[in-house]
This record gives sequence, structure tokens and C-alpha cells, in this order.
Amino acid sequence: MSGGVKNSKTPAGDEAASCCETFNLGTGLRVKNTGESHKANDHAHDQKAHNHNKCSDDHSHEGHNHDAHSHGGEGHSHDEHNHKGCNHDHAAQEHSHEGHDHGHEGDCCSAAPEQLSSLGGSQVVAGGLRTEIRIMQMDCPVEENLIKKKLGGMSSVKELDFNLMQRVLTVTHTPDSLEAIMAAIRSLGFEPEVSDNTSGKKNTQEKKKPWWPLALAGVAALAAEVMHWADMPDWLEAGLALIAVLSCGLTTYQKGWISIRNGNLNINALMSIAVTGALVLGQWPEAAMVMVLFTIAELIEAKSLDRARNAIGSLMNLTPETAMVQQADGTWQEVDASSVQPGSIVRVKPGERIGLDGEIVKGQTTINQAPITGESMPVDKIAGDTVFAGTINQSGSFEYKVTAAANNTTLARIIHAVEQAQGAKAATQRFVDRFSQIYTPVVMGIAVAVAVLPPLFGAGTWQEWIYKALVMLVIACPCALVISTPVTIVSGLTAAARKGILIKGGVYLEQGRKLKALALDKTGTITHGKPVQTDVMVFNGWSEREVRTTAASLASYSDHPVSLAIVNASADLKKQDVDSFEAIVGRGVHGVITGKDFYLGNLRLTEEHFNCPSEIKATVQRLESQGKTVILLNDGKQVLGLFAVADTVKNSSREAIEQLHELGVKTIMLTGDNPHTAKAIASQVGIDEARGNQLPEDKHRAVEEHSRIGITGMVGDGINDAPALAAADIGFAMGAMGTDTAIETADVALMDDDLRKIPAFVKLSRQTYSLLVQNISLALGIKAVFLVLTLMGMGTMWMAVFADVGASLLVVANGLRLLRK
Ligand SMILES: Nc1ncnc2c1ncn2[C@@H]1O[C@H](COP(=O)(O)OP(=O)(O)OP(=O)(O)O)[C@@H](O)[C@H]1O
Ligand SMILES: [Cu+]
Repeated sequence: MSGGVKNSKTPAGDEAASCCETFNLGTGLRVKNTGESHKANDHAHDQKAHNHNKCSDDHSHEGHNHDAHSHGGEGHSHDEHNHKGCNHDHAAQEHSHEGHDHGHEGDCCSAAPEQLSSLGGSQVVAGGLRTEIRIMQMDCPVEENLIKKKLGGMSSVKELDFNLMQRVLTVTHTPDSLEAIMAAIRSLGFEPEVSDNTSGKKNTQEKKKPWWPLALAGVAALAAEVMHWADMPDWLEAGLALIAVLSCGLTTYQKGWISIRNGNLNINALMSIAVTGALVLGQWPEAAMVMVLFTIAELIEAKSLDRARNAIGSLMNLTPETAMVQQADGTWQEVDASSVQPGSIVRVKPGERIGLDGEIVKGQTTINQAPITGESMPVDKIAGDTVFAGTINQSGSFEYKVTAAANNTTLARIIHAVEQAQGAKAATQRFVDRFSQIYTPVVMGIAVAVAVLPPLFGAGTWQEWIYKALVMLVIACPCALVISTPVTIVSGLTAAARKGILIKGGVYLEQGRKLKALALDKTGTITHGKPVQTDVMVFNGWSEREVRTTAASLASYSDHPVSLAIVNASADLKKQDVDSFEAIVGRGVHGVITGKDFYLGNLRLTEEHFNCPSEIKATVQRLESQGKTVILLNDGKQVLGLFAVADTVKNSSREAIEQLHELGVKTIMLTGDNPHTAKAIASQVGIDEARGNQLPEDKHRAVEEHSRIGITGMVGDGINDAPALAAADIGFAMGAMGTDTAIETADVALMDDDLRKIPAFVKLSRQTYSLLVQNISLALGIKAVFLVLTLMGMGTMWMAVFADVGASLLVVANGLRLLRK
């Protein structure tokens, strides 16, 4: 089975084809399933309904009924195309549980390797305009509050959405208010940037700061310390300290002042107060040291944050920058990959990386698709097969026809999805944000009390207690706490993407560890989805040749795996013409051949027309309990023939189920196939529970049922099981590599058909969670220790700086560990 969509076989297919061609041109994406295109489009009805609700806004979700038996010939290919061709912007929103509307970024995803995602400009939305603003100086997370406070008070601002990792602020605002918003941000000392859609690239890099002031400050601070020990005169110490503080601390003072003026205390404000206080108290060398240490630490922190940020971008670096493209005159020329148009022919040599998505037109090879699927077993590819940007060509030379521009490749979509996933804040992150808003004022309150109360009651000198209070001000900064979560989540999302698991939001990464039950469908998910015909029987005087010809003729109009098996087994026979072909969901197919009605499908379909003789039923049952799927050919009055087909179980499925059970996840198989076959297959792979005869809404109900008890996942191919996937807490789509819709509509998209990616996802989710907990305890623990030390009189200010920025460094480094997994 070559897979893919066969619209040519569908009556009225022409119309369908032309329609989807337009769609395809529109998105620049021609989707063709790779190898295991299980369950193609014969689940026509539910699929169709689903397509509609994905592709157009005017169809309600309840549309996934199957009262649509009658849409007859204009069938499936059309639907499938629609589905695949439909613009992803709609689809993306449908699943955005968090209500974040990210669709507007459209195709902006980085065309060339760059460190930060590009900005989408302004977009018209319900509440007015939505604009993405990049603020490079938004480095300490506390600055988020500063901006929130300032903009939140403006009546023209409807909604704010911060993405600190990308340093992008998304504002929903009334038209004409953008200038005022930019001015407000500037008044806070930031330099906001808006993409002006016309000029492509922007200068997104931070301006390089000269290094010498910091070096000078360091030397001066050290000298001041030496003067102090050497008992030199105070004015020398003081002078050196002032030089140190002024040469490296001016920006800190500046930022601090802006923050204080706006009634907010960020780390810069806290440091400024602390250092000034130390100077006032005559602690010259200490004040200088603290400012220098703080500046250095901030630098390191910024660097490590960049690393987390760039981890995603590094996925993009997988694609080569140039491609060898055939010119109009037949010659080959190396051109910029981002300028290659879909339809161009590109040549790839052994060992090279593939630059764009495409379809092989000449040659054959093996390709390592690990960069996308995480599976390092090379895959054989011949003409007609799909290749993906970022994957590595191993053995042969070949030529392929480009199917998507550089900014629209599967890899680009993955990266885009990961970038957006960070925007949807996970529960822990929201908790931490809320907590930090209480934490800082509380610690500051304690600091004030410490400064004032003890000396008032004569428990020491003012000097001594004010110093302690200043130290506490430094400890009051929640940086480490606030930064720990996004860094960890981003690392987790990126680590997953590298394994071929595309997680569409921090939420799912957090929920995965709690997965209680997983529903799986059978065909193509647990099995290979490529059944082979094993038995044929004839009844009521028909010859085997007649039965096979009639059945194969009907089946050839369908892409259902069972039908494909029948067609393949009778490839030698000449097919007859079929009129009024229709697919009947969960049952089979119907058509008219030389004026007579024929039905080909499961026992259920037969019994809906007449009572099947009990000997035949017994035979069906016997075959089914061997794990075979049995379908019957009837003419509406009597059974004419019987076919049994057998599908094989993927080895990886068995392993995956075992791993899931070890992780404490219950497994349930939901299949449209009959209960006997379901049971037989289920016992082969060790699945806990098997339910057969499941129509799409039965699957939906079953998932909902489990979901009430605990977090429930559902795996399917993202097309046929749409209602159930949508009902699941976490919907997994399999074999997403070639299908953009699967990437965009699932909660978690598995790039290939390997079920073991689900236990891997659960494990990663657990690791991420334990790192989150570690980080939060680390951040709070370190601060608590220094708080106590300070109160006991053992904490010094430079220790507090370590406590603050050191803790930040620690949690960032800890979070980045996930990337090495
Ligand atoms: N086009 C078809 N040709 C032949 N048989 C069909 C066809 N469509 C449905 N059937 C019969 O109906 C049964 C149920 O089909 P359905 O598509 O709901 O499930 P499935 O694809 O077999 O299994 P799963 O739900 O695990 O994907 C099939 O097992 C088959 O016996
Ligand atoms: Cu901080």
C-alpha cells in the first residue's frame, strides 16, 4: 500500500480534486501520508463532520454525527483533502485550551536560523488589535509586573500576555492606541520593538555593552577591599568604592529608579537601595563588591537564559542554509534555501541534510529521520516518498520536488508549535507568579520591621539592624523563583520535540505525569494497519471468482485498510464499474453493480438487512476469535461470500503497553472492529480492556467516562477519532510527521507511529515535574537559609547577592538538565 489519498478513484472525484488543489496551493503544502497510512478516508462520515468543524467556523462541534449516510459518491477523498488542506490557522485555535489565540502568528516561524522568533505584527481580533512587542530589556521577571502595572491601568489595553523567554509582550488594544502603549513602555526605560511587516529582518540582538567599565569596577572594588585591610585612610577606600559602584552600577540605578517611580520594586531597585544604604553606613568595600558581583551574576544569568531560549532555535539549525536547485535551463545551482519555491527540483548527495520538505522524483536512498521523529533507524525511500527538511540523507543521491517553502516545512511547524507552547502557562507557573507577588512585599515588610523594631526596643544599634534589613531587601527578590518554571518547561518541551514528541502546551507536559488511563484505537495504532486477506468462502451458489470480483470492485473505491486488503488479494481480477458508491461508517461499503445492490462489510451491516444464517455466524465468530477481521458480501437478501483479513501487531506496541502499565497507566482499546477480534488483539499486546463495535460517539463516551475518574489520554491518527481525541484530557495524534493538521490539532503529536513515545512522554513529564519541585524548593530554601542567617547576624550583603542571583543560576542550570535527557 502506497498510502496517500486516492481521489481519482472516487466518483465525482474531479470536482473534489480541483477543490483541494486550491487549498493545497493556498498553504503550499501537499500532504501525502508516509508508509503507514492506516485507515485512510473511509470513515467518511465522522471524518467529514470533523473536517468541517476544523476547517470552517460555521459548523458546530456537535456536527460529528453520522446521519450523513447519504452523501454517497462525492465521498471521502474530497473530505480528506479538505481536511489536510485546510488552513492551519483555524485548526490551531480550536485546541488552544488556554484560550490563547496564537493563530495570528501564521507562517511567521523563522525562515532562517535565528535566535528569537520573529514578530507577527498587529492582527485584528475581537477586542481590537493584537500586537506583539519585543522588549529586549525585559530580563528580570519582576519587570513583568512593572509593565503590567503601567499598561494594565490604561483603558485602551484589553489584555496582556507575557512571554519572558522570547521577551515578547502581546497586547490586545483598541486601534490607534499603539503609539500611547509604546510611549508608556518607553517611559519605563524599555526600548519596545514592533514588527513593521514591511521591512523583513529586524535587529533583535541586544546591543553589546562594553566590558571595560565592569573590569574597572572589579579592580576598584578589589582595591577598596585591600585598602580596608591595610588600614588606609577612609577617603581612599570610599573613593575606590564609588568608582566601582558608578562604573558598573549606573544601569542598575537607572532601572531601579524607574521601577521605584512606578511604585514597583524590582531587583534593580532592591540592589540600588541596598548598595546606597551600605554606602551611607560607610561599608565602602562591601557596597562596591556587591554591585560588581551583582552585575557579573546578571550577565551570567542572561547568558544561561539565552541558552534555554536558543534550544528551540537550535532545532531550526538542523536545516542547511542552501540547496542545490535545478534551474530552468537544466543546470544545477546552489541557492539560499529560504528562496526555494515549492515545485522546484532539489538534488541531495549522500550524507547531506535535506533542506526542504518534498517528494522524491528520482533515485532512492535511506534517510535518518531522527531529527524529526527521534527514531534513528534509517528509513528506505524511493520515488514518490516524502522527505522532510532537517532529516539526513544517508546512502544514495536523489532528487526531490519541493512541496513547502522553508518557513512552512514540518520542522518549521514543529518549532513554531514549541514556541507557542511556552506561551500557555502551566499551572505551576501561574502559581509561582501569584506567589512571588506576595513573597516580595512580605519579605520587605519583615525588612522594615527588622530595621526599626529591635533598635527601638534597645536591642542593638540602628546601624547593625539597618544593615540586616538591607541584606533582606536583596533576599526579597523573587527572580530565581519566577524564572525557574519557564526555563524548566521550555527545556522539557524542547527535549520532547527532539524525541519526536511535539507537546502543544506546558499544560500537557504538566498533566502527563498524572495520566491514569489511555484509550487506543486498534487499526494503525496498535496494529500496523495493513491487514492481509487470509480466508475466502462462498455461499448460495456464487463462484469464488464472482465473489472476489464483486467484492474487490466495491472495495477499490475505499481506502479503508480492510478494503485495501481485499483489493490487494484480487489484484489480478478485472474490476467492474460501481455506481452510487457509499461508505457506511463503522460497517462497510455499499454500491450498485450492473443494476444490483451489493453490500460489503461486517456482520453488523449484514444483520441490518436480514438475519444471517447461524452456520455463517458461527464461522465468523470462529475466525474472529483468531484475531481476524471478517467481512461479508451480501446483496441485501443473502450472504454471497466471506472474507477474513488479519493485521499484525507492532512489536513496539507490546513494549509500549508494558511500559505504560509499569507507569501505572490503565490501557483501553476502543475499536470499530468486532469484540472478538478486539479481545484477541488486546490479549496479544496485553491491553487491560477491549471494547469492540465502537462508533465514533461510543469512543467519545468511553473517553469521557474515564476522564471523570482521572486524567485520560486518547491515541488515534487525529482524523478518524477526532471526537474522542477532543474529549480526552490529552489527545495524542500518531504519525504526525506528514500531516500538518495532526500537528496542529492534537495536544501531543507523535511524529511517527511508535507507541513507545507515550510512555516516554509520561516519563519526561514526571522528570519535568520533579525538576520543577526541586527548583521551587531550591529557590525558596536558599532564600530561607539566608534570611535566618541574616537575622542571626551572620548574613552579609554579598552573601545575599549570591543567594539571589546564585539561586537563579542554579535553577536555570537545573532546568537545562532536561535538554540533555
Ligand atoms: N470500507 C470498508 N471496507 C470494508 N470493511 C469496512 C469498511 N468500513 C468499515 N468496515 C468494517 O467495519 C468495521 C469497523 O470499521 P471502523 O472503520 O469503525 O473501525 P476500524 O478501522 O476497523 O478499527 P479502529 O476503530 O480500531 O480504527 C471494520 O473492522 C470492517 O469490518
Ligand atoms: Cu532577582
